[in-house]
Amino acid sequence: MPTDDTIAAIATPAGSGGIGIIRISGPEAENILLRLFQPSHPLVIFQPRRLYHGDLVCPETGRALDEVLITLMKGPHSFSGEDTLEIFCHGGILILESVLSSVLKAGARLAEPGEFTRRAFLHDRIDLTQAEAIGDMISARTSRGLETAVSQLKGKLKGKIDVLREKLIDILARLETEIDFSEDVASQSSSEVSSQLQSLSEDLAALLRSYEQGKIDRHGASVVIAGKPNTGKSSLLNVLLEEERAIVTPIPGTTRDFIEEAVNIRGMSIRLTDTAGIHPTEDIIEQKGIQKVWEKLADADGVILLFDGSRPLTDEDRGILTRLADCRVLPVINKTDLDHRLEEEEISDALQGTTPIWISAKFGEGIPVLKEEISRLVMERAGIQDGEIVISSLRQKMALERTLQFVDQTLAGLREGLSPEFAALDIRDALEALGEIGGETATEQILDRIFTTFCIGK
Ligand SMILES: Nc1nc2c(c(=O)[nH]1)N(C=O)[C@@H](CNc1ccc(C(=O)N[C@@H](CCC(=O)O)C(=O)O)cc1)CN2
Ligand SMILES: Nc1nc2c(ncn2[C@@H]2O[C@H](COP(=O)(O)OP(=O)(O)OP(=O)(O)O)[C@@H](O)[C@H]2O)c(=O)[nH]1
Ligand SMILES: [Mg+2]
Repeated sequence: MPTDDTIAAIATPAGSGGIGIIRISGPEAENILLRLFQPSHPLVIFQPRRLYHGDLVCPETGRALDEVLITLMKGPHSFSGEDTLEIFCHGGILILESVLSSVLKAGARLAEPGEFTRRAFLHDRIDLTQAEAIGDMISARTSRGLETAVSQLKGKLKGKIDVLREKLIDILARLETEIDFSEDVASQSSSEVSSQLQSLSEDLAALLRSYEQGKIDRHGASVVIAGKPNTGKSSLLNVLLEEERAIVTPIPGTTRDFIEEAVNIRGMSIRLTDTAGIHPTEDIIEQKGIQKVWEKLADADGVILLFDGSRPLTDEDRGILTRLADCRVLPVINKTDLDHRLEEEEISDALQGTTPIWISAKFGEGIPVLKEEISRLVMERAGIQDGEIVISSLRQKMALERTLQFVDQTLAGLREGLSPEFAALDIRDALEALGEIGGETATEQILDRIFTTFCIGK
């Protein structure tokens, strides 16, 4: 993909809108403007970053394609860092396509997905964490996901990585001076290097742990509703979704398959799954279904374990409780509108550190408290603290893991008397791995992988 030519694309979504934007970036941007735009007032020059009104004219026919506003931004003072022309058209797909087609004839080529942002990266306007943040902002579906992406675009993660890099460079400098020093100066400094490395290793590990949160912010968390038959699992799903999604009947065994829907709880996207009631059965089909429920429970970020409060605890309930003792379980007792016949102590004893919440799925009682607890369960699972810096892509995570690996390897080596020359080599590897996150040491392949997930025009 050449980087010194001029690219163009429709920057607004396909479909009708009030305004549609054509974006053009590269050295030909100004010439394209001169060829296609007829200002409504005669002009000597176009001043950068001002809006001009006029017609966009097809040079072959002399016909006006649209009445538009345009602005020209001169590099490096533009998003891409290059000369950029933006044409604000009426937002109809035929209008935009005809204007784009004239722009392409006038000297631009169609941009690849993400190519404007890629150029912003290549011109050092943004680093890779910020480029990824732009993609995440556009695809965000929850307020938390959006918040994380915005703070990443503002350079929060970049700043954190820069601090880590400074520390590595400092360590490298110490190791390199040691190479030239006598044994005893070196051994004293070596123990300092070790403690610096130790603290760096902890910083890296803490940042790595934030991946779980980043993942939940972007993709949401999975919460499974489980319990024996007829406790009101499907009723609970419906009340949380605020729609009659699952079939509810008084007959135990109504739900046979998973019913999965996403719901927004406190700015987090939660995928809720209603499941078949767990119970001992001879029926092969049911057995298979229940087996699948157990598998689903093992993968979930959280489990709502539902009991029927109008009946005493049964052996079935106890069996499920024992088997889920080690999962992230929120015990919930349903049908609080009926007479209470269930001893909740037995549940809190089995699930240490939990207190069951009483609700009525049928009448909506206790649902706000339950929502609060669901979000707490999921946030705890991810170790989420508000406002913390998080990593947000698998790519960042893998690069950090390799950095950590080199740091730990150096630490272990130094303990066994590794010479500073070799330790310095490991640290250089760590720096290289860390540099991939911001993109200083990223390959074409990595860039391709990131930018091809973007839309055209971004
Ligand atoms: N019309 C339009 N809206 C847009 C964008 C765009 O490119 N065009 N953006 C693109 O995605 C986003 C905004 N991001 C931008 C980032 C930097 C610059 C820019 O021109 N920066 C210059 C000048 C800054 C200044 O005024 O001081 C610079 O940093 O030198 C423009 C947009 C969202 N809205
Ligand atoms: N009184 C009362 N009845 C409820 C409540 N929640 C559910 N029910 C009733 O309990 C029965 C079973 O409800 P479901 O939601 O189908 O229960 P389930 O756990 O999905 O059942 P299976 O799919 O068979 O495992 C229905 O008759 C519901 O109307 C509640 O809060 N109070
Ligand atoms: Mg059901």
